[in-house]
Amino acid sequence: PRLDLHFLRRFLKIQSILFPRFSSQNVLMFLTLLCVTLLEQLVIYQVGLIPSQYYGVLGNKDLDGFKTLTCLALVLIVVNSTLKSFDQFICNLLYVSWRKDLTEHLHCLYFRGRIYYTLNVIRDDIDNPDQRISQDVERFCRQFSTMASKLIISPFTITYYTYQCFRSTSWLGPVSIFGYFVLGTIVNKVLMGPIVSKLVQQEKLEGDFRFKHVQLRVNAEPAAFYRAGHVEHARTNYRLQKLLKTQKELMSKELWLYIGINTFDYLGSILSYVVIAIPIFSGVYGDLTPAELSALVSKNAFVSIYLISSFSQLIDLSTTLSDVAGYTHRIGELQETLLDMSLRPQDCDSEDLDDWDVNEASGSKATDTAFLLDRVSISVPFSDKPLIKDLSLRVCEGQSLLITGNTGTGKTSLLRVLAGLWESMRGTVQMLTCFGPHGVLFLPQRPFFTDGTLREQVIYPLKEVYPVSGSADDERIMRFLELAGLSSLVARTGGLDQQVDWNWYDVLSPGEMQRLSFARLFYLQPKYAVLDEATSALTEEVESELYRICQQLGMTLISVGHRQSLAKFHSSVLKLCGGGKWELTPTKEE
Ligand SMILES: Nc1ncnc2c1ncn2[C@@H]1O[C@H](COP(=O)(O)OP(=O)(O)OP(=O)(O)O)[C@@H](O)[C@H]1O
Repeated sequence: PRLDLHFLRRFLKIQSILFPRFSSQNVLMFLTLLCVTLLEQLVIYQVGLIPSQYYGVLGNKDLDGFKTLTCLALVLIVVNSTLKSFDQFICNLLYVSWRKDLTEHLHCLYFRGRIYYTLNVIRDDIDNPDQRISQDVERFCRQFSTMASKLIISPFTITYYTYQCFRSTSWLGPVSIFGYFVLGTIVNKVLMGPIVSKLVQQEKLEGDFRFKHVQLRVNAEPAAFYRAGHVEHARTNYRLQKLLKTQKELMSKELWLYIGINTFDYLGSILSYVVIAIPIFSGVYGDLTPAELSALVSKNAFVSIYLISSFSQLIDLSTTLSDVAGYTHRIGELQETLLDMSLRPQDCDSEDLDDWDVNEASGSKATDTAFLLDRVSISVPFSDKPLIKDLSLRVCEGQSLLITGNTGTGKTSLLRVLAGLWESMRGTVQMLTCFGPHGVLFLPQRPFFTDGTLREQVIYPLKEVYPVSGSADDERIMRFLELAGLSSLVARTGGLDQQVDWNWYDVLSPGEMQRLSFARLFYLQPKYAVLDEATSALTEEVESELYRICQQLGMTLISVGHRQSLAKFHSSVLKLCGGGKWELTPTKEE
Protein backbone atom coordinates (compact mmCIF):
# COMPACT_ATOMS: atom_id res chain seq x y z
CA PRO A 1 0.00 0.00 0.00
CA ARG A 2 1.40 3.35 -1.08
CA LEU A 3 0.37 6.88 -1.77
CA ASP A 4 -0.06 6.30 -5.49
CA LEU A 5 -2.66 6.07 -8.23
CA HIS A 6 -4.07 2.93 -6.68
CA PHE A 7 -4.71 4.90 -3.48
CA LEU A 8 -6.37 7.65 -5.51
CA ARG A 9 -8.68 5.17 -7.23
CA ARG A 10 -9.66 3.57 -3.91
CA PHE A 11 -10.13 6.99 -2.33
CA LEU A 12 -12.40 8.16 -5.16
CA LYS A 13 -14.40 4.94 -4.93
CA ILE A 14 -15.00 5.60 -1.23
CA GLN A 15 -15.92 9.21 -2.03
CA SER A 16 -18.59 7.98 -4.44
CA ILE A 17 -20.17 6.16 -1.48
CA LEU A 18 -19.89 9.15 0.84
CA PHE A 19 -21.25 11.55 -1.81
CA PRO A 20 -23.59 9.42 -3.94
CA ARG A 21 -25.61 12.24 -5.55
CA PHE A 22 -25.52 16.03 -5.78
CA SER A 23 -28.74 16.17 -3.79
CA SER A 24 -27.59 13.73 -1.11
CA GLN A 25 -27.61 14.72 2.53
CA ASN A 26 -23.82 14.56 2.76
CA VAL A 27 -23.35 16.94 -0.18
CA LEU A 28 -25.79 19.40 1.40
CA MET A 29 -23.97 19.15 4.71
CA PHE A 30 -20.67 19.67 2.96
CA LEU A 31 -22.02 22.79 1.22
CA THR A 32 -23.30 24.09 4.56
CA LEU A 33 -19.83 23.52 5.99
CA LEU A 34 -18.38 25.48 3.08
CA CYS A 35 -20.73 28.45 3.77
CA VAL A 36 -19.94 28.38 7.49
CA THR A 37 -16.17 28.26 6.96
CA LEU A 38 -16.35 31.06 4.37
CA LEU A 39 -18.32 33.24 6.80
CA GLU A 40 -15.82 32.31 9.50
CA GLN A 41 -12.96 33.51 7.33
CA LEU A 42 -14.71 36.83 6.69
CA VAL A 43 -15.27 37.34 10.40
CA ILE A 44 -11.68 36.30 11.22
CA TYR A 45 -10.48 38.91 8.75
CA GLN A 46 -12.59 41.59 10.47
CA VAL A 47 -11.39 40.49 13.92
CA GLY A 48 -7.81 40.70 12.63
CA LEU A 49 -8.34 44.37 11.73
CA ILE A 50 -9.55 45.35 15.21
CA PRO A 51 -6.14 45.70 16.97
CA SER A 52 -4.98 48.25 14.40
CA GLN A 53 -8.27 50.20 14.88
CA TYR A 54 -7.66 50.21 18.65
CA TYR A 55 -4.34 51.93 18.01
CA GLY A 56 -6.29 54.66 16.20
CA VAL A 57 -9.00 55.30 18.83
CA LEU A 58 -6.61 55.04 21.78
CA GLY A 59 -4.06 57.28 20.07
CA ASN A 60 -6.78 59.91 19.47
CA LYS A 61 -8.26 59.42 23.00
CA ASP A 62 -11.64 58.90 21.25
CA LEU A 63 -13.97 57.51 23.99
CA ASP A 64 -17.04 57.10 21.73
CA GLY A 65 -14.95 55.42 19.09
CA PHE A 66 -13.48 53.15 21.76
CA LYS A 67 -16.97 52.11 23.01
CA THR A 68 -18.26 51.45 19.48
CA LEU A 69 -15.15 49.47 18.58
CA THR A 70 -15.37 47.39 21.79
CA CYS A 71 -19.05 46.58 21.08
CA LEU A 72 -18.15 45.64 17.50
CA ALA A 73 -15.27 43.49 18.74
CA LEU A 74 -17.57 41.69 21.21
CA VAL A 75 -20.19 41.03 18.53
CA LEU A 76 -17.56 39.78 16.10
CA ILE A 77 -16.01 37.52 18.73
CA VAL A 78 -19.40 36.00 19.62
CA VAL A 79 -20.23 35.48 15.93
CA ASN A 80 -16.79 34.03 15.31
CA SER A 81 -16.93 31.56 18.18
CA THR A 82 -20.48 30.53 17.20
CA LEU A 83 -19.37 29.94 13.61
CA LYS A 84 -16.31 27.98 14.78
CA SER A 85 -18.50 25.79 16.99
CA PHE A 86 -20.92 25.22 14.11
CA ASP A 87 -18.00 24.33 11.92
CA GLN A 88 -16.94 21.63 14.41
CA PHE A 89 -20.54 20.51 14.88
CA ILE A 90 -21.11 20.04 11.15
CA CYS A 91 -17.81 18.17 10.86
CA ASN A 92 -18.99 15.82 13.62
CA LEU A 93 -22.35 15.33 11.90
CA LEU A 94 -20.56 14.60 8.65
CA TYR A 95 -18.42 12.03 10.46
CA VAL A 96 -21.52 10.21 11.75
CA SER A 97 -23.27 10.37 8.40
CA TRP A 98 -20.19 9.17 6.49
CA ARG A 99 -19.66 6.35 8.96
CA LYS A 100 -23.29 5.29 8.58
CA ASP A 101 -23.16 5.31 4.77
CA LEU A 102 -19.81 3.56 4.46
CA THR A 103 -20.55 0.91 7.10
CA GLU A 104 -24.00 0.22 5.68
CA HIS A 105 -22.53 -0.08 2.19
CA LEU A 106 -19.97 -2.63 3.41
CA HIS A 107 -22.66 -4.44 5.42
CA CYS A 108 -24.81 -4.74 2.29
CA LEU A 109 -21.96 -6.49 0.50
CA TYR A 110 -20.74 -8.48 3.52
CA PHE A 111 -24.12 -9.99 4.39
CA ARG A 112 -25.10 -10.65 0.76
CA GLY A 113 -25.51 -14.37 0.16
CA ARG A 114 -22.81 -16.28 1.98
CA ILE A 115 -20.01 -13.76 1.46
CA TYR A 116 -19.42 -13.37 5.22
CA TYR A 117 -18.87 -17.15 5.44
CA THR A 118 -16.48 -17.43 2.49
CA LEU A 119 -14.52 -14.39 3.63
CA ASN A 120 -14.12 -15.56 7.23
CA VAL A 121 -13.78 -19.31 6.78
CA ILE A 122 -12.45 -20.10 3.34
CA ARG A 123 -10.44 -17.11 2.14
CA ASP A 124 -7.46 -15.91 4.11
CA ASP A 125 -6.29 -13.01 1.98
CA ILE A 126 -8.36 -10.39 3.83
CA ASP A 127 -7.37 -10.14 7.49
CA ASN A 128 -9.87 -9.08 10.15
CA PRO A 129 -12.86 -8.04 8.01
CA ASP A 130 -14.76 -7.24 11.23
CA GLN A 131 -12.12 -4.75 12.32
CA ARG A 132 -12.03 -3.12 8.88
CA ILE A 133 -15.79 -2.60 8.99
CA SER A 134 -15.96 -1.40 12.59
CA GLN A 135 -12.69 0.33 13.51
CA ASP A 136 -11.02 1.27 10.23
CA VAL A 137 -14.18 2.84 8.84
CA GLU A 138 -14.64 4.76 12.10
CA ARG A 139 -11.08 6.12 12.04
CA PHE A 140 -11.20 6.91 8.34
CA CYS A 141 -14.37 8.96 8.76
CA ARG A 142 -13.06 10.73 11.88
CA GLN A 143 -9.74 11.69 10.32
CA PHE A 144 -11.34 12.69 7.06
CA SER A 145 -13.90 14.89 8.85
CA THR A 146 -11.09 16.71 10.71
CA MET A 147 -9.47 17.39 7.34
CA ALA A 148 -12.73 18.50 5.76
CA SER A 149 -13.10 22.06 7.05
CA LYS A 150 -9.42 22.87 6.41
CA LEU A 151 -9.48 21.36 2.95
CA ILE A 152 -12.73 22.96 1.92
CA ILE A 153 -11.62 26.51 2.66
CA SER A 154 -8.07 26.32 1.32
CA PRO A 155 -8.88 26.91 -2.40
CA PHE A 156 -10.62 30.16 -1.41
CA THR A 157 -7.96 31.48 0.98
CA ILE A 158 -5.16 30.46 -1.38
CA THR A 159 -6.82 32.19 -4.36
CA TYR A 160 -7.56 35.35 -2.37
CA TYR A 161 -4.11 35.70 -0.82
CA THR A 162 -2.35 34.77 -4.06
CA TYR A 163 -4.14 37.70 -5.65
CA GLN A 164 -3.20 39.99 -2.74
CA CYS A 165 0.38 38.73 -2.81
CA PHE A 166 0.56 39.31 -6.57
CA ARG A 167 -0.69 42.88 -6.08
CA SER A 168 2.01 43.71 -3.57
CA THR A 169 4.99 41.68 -4.76
CA SER A 170 4.10 41.12 -8.44
CA TRP A 171 4.85 37.59 -9.78
CA LEU A 172 7.93 36.97 -7.60
CA GLY A 173 6.00 36.36 -4.33
CA PRO A 174 3.33 33.91 -5.57
CA VAL A 175 5.73 32.01 -7.84
CA SER A 176 8.34 31.49 -5.13
CA ILE A 177 5.69 30.52 -2.56
CA PHE A 178 4.04 28.06 -4.97
CA GLY A 179 7.46 26.62 -5.83
CA TYR A 180 8.19 26.24 -2.14
CA PHE A 181 4.86 24.48 -1.59
CA VAL A 182 5.48 22.07 -4.48
CA LEU A 183 8.91 21.27 -3.03
CA GLY A 184 7.39 20.73 0.44
CA THR A 185 4.69 18.47 -1.01
CA ILE A 186 7.23 16.32 -2.87
CA VAL A 187 9.41 15.95 0.24
CA ASN A 188 6.37 15.12 2.40
CA LYS A 189 5.05 12.61 -0.11
CA VAL A 190 8.37 10.77 0.03
CA LEU A 191 8.25 10.82 3.84
CA MET A 192 4.60 9.68 3.94
CA GLY A 193 5.16 6.63 1.69
CA PRO A 194 6.55 4.25 4.35
CA ILE A 195 4.04 5.50 6.93
CA VAL A 196 1.06 4.33 4.87
CA SER A 197 2.28 0.74 4.58
CA LYS A 198 3.31 0.65 8.25
CA LEU A 199 -0.12 1.93 9.28
CA VAL A 200 -1.82 -0.82 7.26
CA GLN A 201 0.40 -3.38 9.02
CA GLN A 202 -0.32 -1.84 12.42
CA GLU A 203 -4.08 -2.05 11.84
CA LYS A 204 -3.77 -5.73 10.93
CA LEU A 205 -1.91 -6.42 14.18
CA GLU A 206 -4.44 -4.32 16.08
CA GLY A 207 -7.18 -6.59 14.67
CA ASP A 208 -5.22 -9.74 15.57
CA PHE A 209 -4.74 -8.49 19.13
CA ARG A 210 -8.42 -7.71 19.54
CA PHE A 211 -9.39 -11.05 18.04
CA LYS A 212 -7.22 -12.83 20.62
CA HIS A 213 -9.22 -11.17 23.39
CA VAL A 214 -12.53 -12.02 21.69
CA GLN A 215 -11.39 -15.62 21.32
CA LEU A 216 -10.69 -15.87 25.06
CA ARG A 217 -13.92 -14.09 25.90
CA VAL A 218 -15.95 -16.58 23.84
CA ASN A 219 -14.02 -19.58 25.17
CA ALA A 220 -13.48 -18.43 28.76
CA GLU A 221 -14.94 -21.58 30.28
CA PRO A 222 -12.91 -24.19 28.37
CA ALA A 223 -9.80 -22.07 28.96
CA ALA A 224 -10.56 -21.97 32.70
CA PHE A 225 -11.01 -25.78 32.79
CA TYR A 226 -7.56 -26.11 31.24
CA ARG A 227 -6.20 -23.54 33.73
CA ALA A 228 -4.92 -21.86 30.58
CA GLY A 229 -4.67 -18.35 32.02
CA HIS A 230 -0.87 -18.24 31.95
CA VAL A 231 -0.62 -19.59 28.38
CA GLU A 232 -3.27 -17.22 27.14
CA HIS A 233 -1.59 -14.39 29.06
CA ALA A 234 1.70 -15.11 27.30
CA ARG A 235 0.08 -15.48 23.88
CA THR A 236 -1.97 -12.31 24.25
CA ASN A 237 1.12 -10.45 25.45
CA TYR A 238 3.04 -11.75 22.45
CA ARG A 239 0.45 -10.24 20.12
CA LEU A 240 0.56 -7.01 22.12
CA GLN A 241 4.38 -6.87 21.82
CA LYS A 242 4.16 -7.38 18.07
CA LEU A 243 1.61 -4.60 17.82
CA LEU A 244 3.62 -2.22 20.00
CA LYS A 245 6.82 -2.92 18.07
CA THR A 246 5.07 -1.99 14.83
CA GLN A 247 3.57 1.08 16.50
CA LYS A 248 7.05 2.21 17.55
CA GLU A 249 8.35 1.67 14.02
CA LEU A 250 5.43 3.69 12.73
CA MET A 251 6.26 6.48 15.15
CA SER A 252 9.91 6.61 14.15
CA LYS A 253 8.82 6.89 10.53
CA GLU A 254 6.41 9.64 11.56
CA LEU A 255 9.27 11.47 13.26
CA TRP A 256 10.81 12.23 9.86
CA LEU A 257 7.49 13.49 8.64
CA TYR A 258 7.14 15.74 11.70
CA ILE A 259 10.65 17.09 11.07
CA GLY A 260 9.67 17.77 7.45
CA ILE A 261 6.42 19.51 8.43
CA ASN A 262 7.97 21.66 11.15
CA THR A 263 10.93 22.64 8.98
CA PHE A 264 8.54 23.61 6.23
CA ASP A 265 6.45 25.67 8.67
CA TYR A 266 9.40 27.61 10.09
CA LEU A 267 11.22 28.05 6.79
CA GLY A 268 7.95 29.41 5.42
CA SER A 269 7.95 32.16 8.01
CA ILE A 270 11.21 33.64 6.66
CA LEU A 271 10.33 32.98 3.02
CA SER A 272 8.34 36.20 2.85
CA TYR A 273 11.48 38.17 3.75
CA VAL A 274 13.50 36.28 1.14
CA VAL A 275 10.85 37.19 -1.42
CA ILE A 276 11.20 40.90 -0.66
CA ALA A 277 15.01 40.72 -0.20
CA ILE A 278 15.66 39.71 -3.81
CA PRO A 279 14.38 42.97 -5.42
CA ILE A 280 15.95 45.03 -2.59
CA PHE A 281 19.43 43.58 -3.10
CA SER A 282 19.11 43.64 -6.86
CA GLY A 283 18.56 47.39 -6.60
CA VAL A 284 14.89 47.61 -7.70
CA TYR A 285 13.98 49.76 -4.67
CA GLY A 286 17.27 51.71 -4.70
CA ASP A 287 15.47 55.10 -4.66
CA LEU A 288 13.31 54.41 -1.54
CA THR A 289 14.16 55.85 1.90
CA PRO A 290 14.69 53.36 4.79
CA ALA A 291 11.25 54.34 6.29
CA GLU A 292 9.45 53.72 2.97
CA LEU A 293 11.32 50.47 2.59
CA SER A 294 10.24 49.16 6.04
CA ALA A 295 6.58 50.03 5.27
CA LEU A 296 6.86 48.08 2.02
CA VAL A 297 8.50 45.13 3.77
CA SER A 298 5.80 44.99 6.46
CA LYS A 299 2.98 45.15 3.86
CA ASN A 300 4.49 42.43 1.67
CA ALA A 301 5.32 40.25 4.65
CA PHE A 302 1.68 40.37 5.80
CA VAL A 303 0.14 38.96 2.59
CA SER A 304 2.99 36.53 1.97
CA ILE A 305 2.72 35.16 5.50
CA TYR A 306 -1.02 34.65 5.01
CA LEU A 307 -0.47 32.80 1.76
CA ILE A 308 2.31 30.70 3.26
CA SER A 309 0.22 29.86 6.32
CA SER A 310 -2.62 28.69 4.03
CA PHE A 311 -0.16 26.32 2.38
CA SER A 312 1.36 25.33 5.73
CA GLN A 313 -2.08 24.30 6.95
CA LEU A 314 -2.32 21.95 3.98
CA ILE A 315 1.14 20.54 4.64
CA ASP A 316 0.24 20.10 8.33
CA LEU A 317 -2.50 17.74 7.14
CA SER A 318 0.19 15.31 5.92
CA THR A 319 0.04 13.16 9.06
CA THR A 320 -3.77 13.00 8.87
CA LEU A 321 -3.54 12.27 5.15
CA SER A 322 -1.13 9.39 5.70
CA ASP A 323 -3.59 7.91 8.23
CA VAL A 324 -6.47 8.41 5.81
CA ALA A 325 -4.40 6.75 3.07
CA GLY A 326 -3.72 3.70 5.28
CA TYR A 327 -7.39 3.30 6.15
CA THR A 328 -8.37 3.92 2.53
CA HIS A 329 -6.23 0.97 1.45
CA ARG A 330 -7.68 -1.34 4.09
CA ILE A 331 -11.29 -0.36 3.41
CA GLY A 332 -10.72 -0.26 -0.36
CA GLU A 333 -9.17 -3.73 -0.34
CA LEU A 334 -12.14 -5.13 1.58
CA GLN A 335 -14.62 -3.36 -0.68
CA GLU A 336 -12.95 -4.68 -3.84
CA THR A 337 -12.93 -8.23 -2.50
CA LEU A 338 -16.57 -7.99 -1.44
CA LEU A 339 -17.60 -6.57 -4.82
CA ASP A 340 -15.64 -9.28 -6.58
CA MET A 341 -17.31 -11.97 -4.47
CA SER A 342 -20.75 -10.50 -4.94
CA LEU A 343 -20.34 -11.09 -8.69
CA ARG A 344 -19.64 -14.79 -8.12
CA PRO A 345 -22.92 -16.69 -8.13
CA GLN A 346 -21.66 -19.37 -5.71
CA ASP A 347 -21.04 -16.77 -2.99
CA CYS A 348 -23.96 -14.61 -3.73
CA ASP A 349 -27.10 -16.08 -5.18
CA SER A 350 -29.85 -13.65 -4.41
CA GLU A 351 -32.25 -16.54 -4.17
CA ASP A 352 -31.59 -17.64 -0.63
CA LEU A 353 -32.87 -14.36 0.74
CA ASP A 354 -36.17 -14.71 -1.03
CA ASP A 355 -36.38 -18.34 -0.10
CA TRP A 356 -36.77 -17.31 3.49
CA ASP A 357 -39.92 -15.47 2.55
CA VAL A 358 -42.43 -17.40 4.61
CA ASN A 359 -45.34 -16.19 2.55
CA GLU A 360 -43.94 -17.61 -0.63
CA ALA A 361 -46.31 -20.14 -2.07
CA SER A 362 -43.44 -22.52 -2.42
CA GLY A 363 -45.81 -25.43 -2.27
CA SER A 364 -46.52 -24.83 -5.93
CA LYS A 365 -42.90 -25.20 -6.94
CA ALA A 366 -42.08 -27.86 -4.38
CA THR A 367 -41.12 -31.21 -5.78
CA ASP A 368 -40.82 -34.49 -3.98
CA THR A 369 -37.03 -34.33 -4.33
CA ALA A 370 -34.83 -32.12 -2.16
CA PHE A 371 -31.36 -32.88 -3.48
CA LEU A 372 -30.11 -34.48 -6.65
CA LEU A 373 -26.42 -35.30 -6.81
CA ASP A 374 -24.81 -36.58 -9.98
CA ARG A 375 -21.27 -38.01 -9.84
CA VAL A 376 -20.21 -35.46 -7.25
CA SER A 377 -16.61 -35.30 -6.02
CA ILE A 378 -15.62 -33.26 -3.00
CA SER A 379 -12.18 -32.41 -1.66
CA VAL A 380 -10.76 -30.22 1.09
CA PRO A 381 -10.49 -26.54 0.00
CA PHE A 382 -7.10 -25.57 -1.47
CA SER A 383 -5.90 -29.18 -1.26
CA ASP A 384 -6.00 -32.37 -3.31
CA LYS A 385 -7.21 -34.51 -0.39
CA PRO A 386 -10.33 -36.26 -1.74
CA LEU A 387 -13.25 -36.63 0.64
CA ILE A 388 -15.93 -38.08 -1.64
CA LYS A 389 -15.61 -39.39 -5.23
CA ASP A 390 -18.39 -39.82 -7.79
CA LEU A 391 -21.35 -39.78 -5.46
CA SER A 392 -24.77 -39.99 -7.12
CA LEU A 393 -27.72 -39.59 -4.83
CA ARG A 394 -31.36 -38.52 -4.72
CA VAL A 395 -32.96 -37.37 -1.47
CA CYS A 396 -36.74 -37.65 -1.83
CA GLU A 397 -39.65 -36.85 0.43
CA GLY A 398 -40.16 -39.60 3.01
CA GLN A 399 -36.78 -41.16 2.21
CA SER A 400 -34.60 -40.09 5.13
CA LEU A 401 -30.84 -40.48 4.81
CA LEU A 402 -28.28 -41.15 7.54
CA ILE A 403 -24.68 -40.17 6.85
CA THR A 404 -22.07 -41.96 8.93
CA GLY A 405 -18.32 -42.34 8.84
CA ASN A 406 -15.16 -41.83 10.77
CA THR A 407 -13.89 -38.47 11.97
CA GLY A 408 -12.74 -36.19 9.18
CA THR A 409 -14.15 -38.35 6.37
CA GLY A 410 -16.19 -35.45 5.04
CA LYS A 411 -19.68 -35.83 6.52
CA THR A 412 -20.06 -32.13 7.34
CA SER A 413 -18.30 -31.27 4.09
CA LEU A 414 -21.05 -33.11 2.17
CA LEU A 415 -23.65 -31.02 4.03
CA ARG A 416 -21.63 -27.88 3.18
CA VAL A 417 -21.87 -28.84 -0.49
CA LEU A 418 -25.61 -29.51 -0.13
CA ALA A 419 -26.04 -26.09 1.49
CA GLY A 420 -24.01 -24.46 -1.28
CA LEU A 421 -21.28 -23.26 1.11
CA TRP A 422 -18.65 -25.27 -0.72
CA GLU A 423 -18.37 -26.10 -4.36
CA SER A 424 -18.01 -29.64 -5.56
CA MET A 425 -14.89 -30.45 -7.55
CA ARG A 426 -16.82 -32.35 -10.18
CA GLY A 427 -20.41 -33.35 -10.90
CA THR A 428 -23.60 -31.42 -10.25
CA VAL A 429 -25.50 -30.75 -7.05
CA GLN A 430 -29.07 -29.61 -7.43
CA MET A 431 -31.27 -28.39 -4.63
CA LEU A 432 -34.78 -28.73 -5.99
CA THR A 433 -36.53 -27.06 -3.10
CA CYS A 434 -36.02 -23.82 -1.21
CA PHE A 435 -34.45 -22.90 2.12
CA GLY A 436 -36.77 -22.23 5.01
CA PRO A 437 -40.00 -23.53 6.49
CA HIS A 438 -41.34 -24.77 3.15
CA GLY A 439 -38.15 -26.47 2.10
CA VAL A 440 -34.86 -27.36 3.76
CA LEU A 441 -33.54 -26.29 7.14
CA PHE A 442 -30.01 -27.01 8.32
CA LEU A 443 -29.13 -27.58 11.97
CA PRO A 444 -25.37 -27.05 12.14
CA GLN A 445 -23.02 -29.05 14.34
CA ARG A 446 -22.43 -26.05 16.59
CA PRO A 447 -25.82 -24.57 17.55
CA PHE A 448 -26.14 -20.92 16.68
CA PHE A 449 -27.91 -18.35 18.84
CA THR A 450 -28.38 -14.71 18.14
CA ASP A 451 -28.69 -11.95 20.71
CA GLY A 452 -32.28 -11.43 21.77
CA THR A 453 -35.26 -12.91 23.57
CA LEU A 454 -36.23 -16.55 23.87
CA ARG A 455 -38.89 -16.02 21.21
CA GLU A 456 -36.25 -14.65 18.84
CA GLN A 457 -34.10 -17.74 19.43
CA VAL A 458 -37.01 -20.05 18.60
CA ILE A 459 -38.18 -18.27 15.47
CA TYR A 460 -34.62 -17.64 14.23
CA PRO A 461 -33.72 -16.90 11.46
CA LEU A 462 -37.13 -15.42 10.87
CA LYS A 463 -37.37 -11.83 12.04
CA GLU A 464 -41.12 -11.82 12.58
CA VAL A 465 -43.27 -14.45 14.22
CA TYR A 466 -44.56 -16.94 11.74
CA PRO A 467 -47.35 -17.12 10.91
CA VAL A 468 -48.35 -13.73 12.26
CA SER A 469 -50.99 -15.03 14.59
CA GLY A 470 -50.47 -13.31 17.95
CA SER A 471 -51.10 -15.36 21.05
CA ALA A 472 -51.79 -18.55 19.11
CA ASP A 473 -48.18 -18.40 18.11
CA ASP A 474 -47.18 -18.16 21.77
CA GLU A 475 -48.99 -21.43 22.35
CA ARG A 476 -47.11 -23.09 19.50
CA ILE A 477 -43.75 -21.82 20.78
CA MET A 478 -44.53 -22.99 24.33
CA ARG A 479 -45.69 -26.38 23.07
CA PHE A 480 -42.54 -26.92 21.03
CA LEU A 481 -40.31 -25.78 23.89
CA GLU A 482 -42.10 -28.31 26.06
CA LEU A 483 -41.68 -31.05 23.44
CA ALA A 484 -37.98 -30.22 23.30
CA GLY A 485 -37.86 -30.52 27.10
CA LEU A 486 -37.21 -26.85 27.75
CA SER A 487 -40.33 -25.66 29.64
CA SER A 488 -38.13 -24.53 32.52
CA LEU A 489 -36.25 -22.15 30.25
CA VAL A 490 -39.31 -19.91 29.95
CA ALA A 491 -39.31 -19.44 33.71
CA ARG A 492 -35.56 -18.73 33.70
CA THR A 493 -35.85 -16.04 31.04
CA GLY A 494 -38.97 -14.59 32.66
CA GLY A 495 -41.14 -15.08 29.56
CA LEU A 496 -40.82 -15.35 25.83
CA ASP A 497 -40.26 -11.66 25.25
CA GLN A 498 -38.15 -10.76 28.25
CA GLN A 499 -34.90 -9.13 27.14
CA VAL A 500 -32.07 -11.11 28.70
CA ASP A 501 -28.61 -9.64 28.91
CA TRP A 502 -26.87 -12.99 29.10
CA ASN A 503 -24.80 -14.73 26.50
CA TRP A 504 -26.81 -17.78 25.43
CA TYR A 505 -23.62 -19.78 24.95
CA ASP A 506 -22.55 -19.17 28.55
CA VAL A 507 -25.82 -19.95 30.30
CA LEU A 508 -27.11 -22.94 28.32
CA SER A 509 -25.51 -26.35 28.56
CA PRO A 510 -24.57 -28.03 25.24
CA GLY A 511 -27.58 -30.34 25.66
CA GLU A 512 -29.91 -27.40 26.27
CA MET A 513 -28.52 -25.69 23.20
CA GLN A 514 -29.28 -28.75 21.10
CA ARG A 515 -32.78 -28.99 22.59
CA LEU A 516 -33.37 -25.32 21.80
CA SER A 517 -32.23 -25.96 18.22
CA PHE A 518 -34.85 -28.72 17.99
CA ALA A 519 -37.52 -26.39 19.38
CA ARG A 520 -36.56 -24.07 16.52
CA LEU A 521 -36.86 -26.94 14.06
CA PHE A 522 -40.29 -27.98 15.36
CA TYR A 523 -41.50 -24.41 15.18
CA LEU A 524 -40.37 -23.91 11.57
CA GLN A 525 -41.42 -27.44 10.52
CA PRO A 526 -39.52 -27.65 7.24
CA LYS A 527 -40.21 -30.44 4.77
CA TYR A 528 -36.57 -31.52 4.93
CA ALA A 529 -34.30 -31.16 7.95
CA VAL A 530 -30.54 -31.58 7.68
CA LEU A 531 -29.14 -32.44 11.12
CA ASP A 532 -25.40 -32.46 11.67
CA GLU A 533 -24.77 -34.43 14.87
CA ALA A 534 -27.62 -32.41 16.30
CA THR A 535 -28.15 -34.80 19.22
CA SER A 536 -24.55 -35.59 20.14
CA ALA A 537 -24.91 -34.04 23.62
CA LEU A 538 -28.20 -35.85 24.40
CA THR A 539 -28.99 -39.34 25.64
CA GLU A 540 -30.21 -42.04 23.25
CA GLU A 541 -33.74 -41.87 24.71
CA VAL A 542 -33.99 -38.11 24.24
CA GLU A 543 -32.50 -38.47 20.75
CA SER A 544 -35.15 -41.06 19.81
CA GLU A 545 -37.91 -38.90 21.25
CA LEU A 546 -36.80 -35.83 19.30
CA TYR A 547 -36.44 -37.83 16.07
CA ARG A 548 -39.89 -39.31 16.60
CA ILE A 549 -41.40 -35.82 16.89
CA CYS A 550 -39.61 -34.80 13.69
CA GLN A 551 -41.18 -37.75 11.93
CA GLN A 552 -44.62 -36.95 13.36
CA LEU A 553 -44.25 -33.40 12.08
CA GLY A 554 -43.73 -34.88 8.61
CA MET A 555 -40.06 -34.00 8.12
CA THR A 556 -37.71 -35.94 5.90
CA LEU A 557 -34.36 -36.11 7.64
CA ILE A 558 -30.80 -36.04 6.36
CA SER A 559 -28.74 -36.69 9.46
CA VAL A 560 -25.11 -37.04 10.30
CA GLY A 561 -24.61 -39.22 13.36
CA HIS A 562 -22.61 -42.01 14.88
CA ARG A 563 -25.19 -43.96 16.92
CA GLN A 564 -26.62 -47.20 15.53
CA SER A 565 -29.96 -46.35 17.14
CA LEU A 566 -30.42 -43.57 14.60
CA ALA A 567 -30.69 -46.00 11.68
CA LYS A 568 -34.33 -46.86 12.42
CA PHE A 569 -35.41 -43.29 11.64
CA HIS A 570 -33.84 -43.39 8.16
CA SER A 571 -34.45 -45.27 4.92
CA SER A 572 -30.84 -45.51 3.82
CA VAL A 573 -27.34 -45.07 5.20
CA LEU A 574 -24.49 -43.40 3.38
CA LYS A 575 -21.23 -44.49 4.91
CA LEU A 576 -18.15 -42.42 4.10
CA CYS A 577 -15.07 -44.61 4.27
CA GLY A 578 -12.36 -42.00 3.73
CA GLY A 579 -10.14 -41.37 0.70
CA GLY A 580 -13.21 -40.65 -1.40
CA LYS A 581 -14.86 -44.07 -0.90
CA TRP A 582 -18.49 -44.43 0.16
CA GLU A 583 -21.25 -47.03 0.52
CA LEU A 584 -24.97 -46.43 0.17
CA THR A 585 -27.19 -49.14 1.70
CA PRO A 586 -30.89 -49.30 2.62
CA THR A 587 -31.64 -49.74 6.32
CA LYS A 588 -33.46 -52.86 7.43
CA GLU A 589 -37.15 -52.30 8.11
CA GLU A 590 -38.01 -53.04 11.70
N1 LIG B 1 -12.46 -24.55 6.09
C1 LIG B 1 -11.65 -25.61 5.93
N2 LIG B 1 -10.45 -25.45 5.37
C2 LIG B 1 -9.63 -26.50 5.20
N3 LIG B 1 -9.93 -27.76 5.57
C3 LIG B 1 -11.11 -27.98 6.13
C4 LIG B 1 -12.04 -26.93 6.35
N4 LIG B 1 -13.13 -27.44 6.94
C5 LIG B 1 -12.89 -28.78 7.09
N5 LIG B 1 -11.68 -29.12 6.61
C6 LIG B 1 -11.09 -30.45 6.59
O1 LIG B 1 -11.92 -31.28 5.79
C7 LIG B 1 -11.95 -32.61 6.33
C8 LIG B 1 -13.41 -33.05 6.46
O2 LIG B 1 -14.03 -32.21 7.43
P1 LIG B 1 -15.52 -32.48 7.93
O3 LIG B 1 -15.89 -31.36 8.81
O4 LIG B 1 -16.38 -32.75 6.76
O5 LIG B 1 -15.34 -33.82 8.78
P2 LIG B 1 -16.47 -34.72 9.45
O6 LIG B 1 -16.50 -36.02 8.70
O7 LIG B 1 -17.75 -33.97 9.53
O8 LIG B 1 -15.81 -34.94 10.87
P3 LIG B 1 -16.51 -35.04 12.33
O9 LIG B 1 -17.06 -36.41 12.46
O10 LIG B 1 -15.38 -34.81 13.26
O11 LIG B 1 -17.54 -33.95 12.39
C9 LIG B 1 -11.23 -32.56 7.65
O12 LIG B 1 -9.95 -33.14 7.45
C10 LIG B 1 -11.10 -31.09 7.97
O13 LIG B 1 -9.90 -30.83 8.65
